[in-house]
Amino acid sequence: MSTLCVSGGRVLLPDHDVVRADVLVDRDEGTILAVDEDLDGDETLDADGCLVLPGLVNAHTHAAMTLLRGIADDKPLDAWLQEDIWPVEAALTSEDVRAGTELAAVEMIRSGTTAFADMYFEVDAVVDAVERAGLRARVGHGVVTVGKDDDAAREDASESIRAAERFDGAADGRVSTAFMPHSLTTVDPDVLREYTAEAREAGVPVHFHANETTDEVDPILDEHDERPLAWAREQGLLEPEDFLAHGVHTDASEHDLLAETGAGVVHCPASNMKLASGMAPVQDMREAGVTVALGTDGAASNNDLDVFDEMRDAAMLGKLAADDASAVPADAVVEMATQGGADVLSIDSGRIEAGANADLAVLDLDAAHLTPQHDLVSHLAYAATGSDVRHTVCDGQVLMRDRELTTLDAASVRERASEHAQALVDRA
Ligand SMILES: N[C@@H](CCSC[C@H]1O[C@@H](n2cnc3c(=O)[nH]cnc32)[C@H](O)[C@@H]1O)C(=O)O
Ligand SMILES: [Zn+2]
Repeated sequence: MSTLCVSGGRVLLPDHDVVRADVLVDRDEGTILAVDEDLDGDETLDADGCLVLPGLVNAHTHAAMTLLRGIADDKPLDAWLQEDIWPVEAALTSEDVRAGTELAAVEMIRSGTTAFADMYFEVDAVVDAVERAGLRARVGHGVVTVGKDDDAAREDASESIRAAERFDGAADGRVSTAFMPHSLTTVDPDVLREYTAEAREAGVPVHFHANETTDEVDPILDEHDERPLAWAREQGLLEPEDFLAHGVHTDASEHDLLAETGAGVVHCPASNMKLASGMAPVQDMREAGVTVALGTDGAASNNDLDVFDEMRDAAMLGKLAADDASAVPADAVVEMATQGGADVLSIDSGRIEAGANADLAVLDLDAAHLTPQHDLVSHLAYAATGSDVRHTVCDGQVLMRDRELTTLDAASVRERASEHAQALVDRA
């Protein structure tokens, strides 16, 4: 067995106590062996003056949209997608997706994110990028049937099932998959129902956008006279491992349904604010027992992939939404970015404990904005930023050591992404 010892730091435990301890990792198995004082490993990662926390989980993104960062801002969802984003995405090639996903991987590793959920296309290129980067991901092909005839709609949905079957377990098990219908209003209901049944047969969960704007809720209310998530349940969605992005416009009956079924919600506060989609009732969801995770959504509606920003945004927006400064406290957003995200992705990460996946971020506390240190959970939620991360470990492998990436060449990834982004805009 070959071991790695993250030594000399303070460690964020699952109950959010912070203790001085070393973390010993089995590099072959990619798991945590022990959390204790005075441990030794074959290799050491210095965490002196640092906080060791679980690698953060970005539970909803479209990674390759890094190429579209800054292309169209300051518009509502519908117009933004239809006028700006979808026309450019129609010109995306597999090589673009590879370049954009690698750029996303650099950004995520640098900001301490070790696992993410990705809904996009050219899934083979996404999986290649995840494999090379050393990250963990649940990936899938997003299905949109708006404007397509029945054959093309079914082909798109079949592609999503095929990709989910083909790549589940790839990259030594770091990649898992899902069937990914884009949303309840952008996929034809028959296609949604039939291919969700196929996903069940294939044994993969379903990930989709839901209740993001009132424009998505109202048509379902009008047509079916029921809430979108009740309707979704009737179509076969909301099994325990399923997870939806947003859930901004949800009511108490939908929170109960989510809690009952065990399906998760990925809250994307920055995207919701930027597109003025609304304020998700996160405090109500948590009180109802819903599993809530955090996501950045794509870089074009955020405009970065830093989950530290998302924690702060979630805490701030949660208070505004509840009109209560005690709502969505620091502790809650840290939980959402770690254990909540791991639960939603159905991975055994998000906690520093023997037996769990060795997915870690080591945060350098030697900074003016992290001084003094009364409460490190407060700092994670409100004061820290992705660039404070010094080392990143995923599956027992060091992906960043002293702010130097080990798996990807950050400079050439950035250069390639810039070239692909420019060529894409010229073409589209
Ligand atoms: N096969 C589909 C691709 C769908 S991928 C998922 C889609 O979600 C889009 N997207 C990004 N952010 C959001 C959001 O906040 N809400 C809804 N869709 C989004 C993204 O641009 C991408 O087109 C097609 O041929 O168009
Ligand atoms: Zn999205």
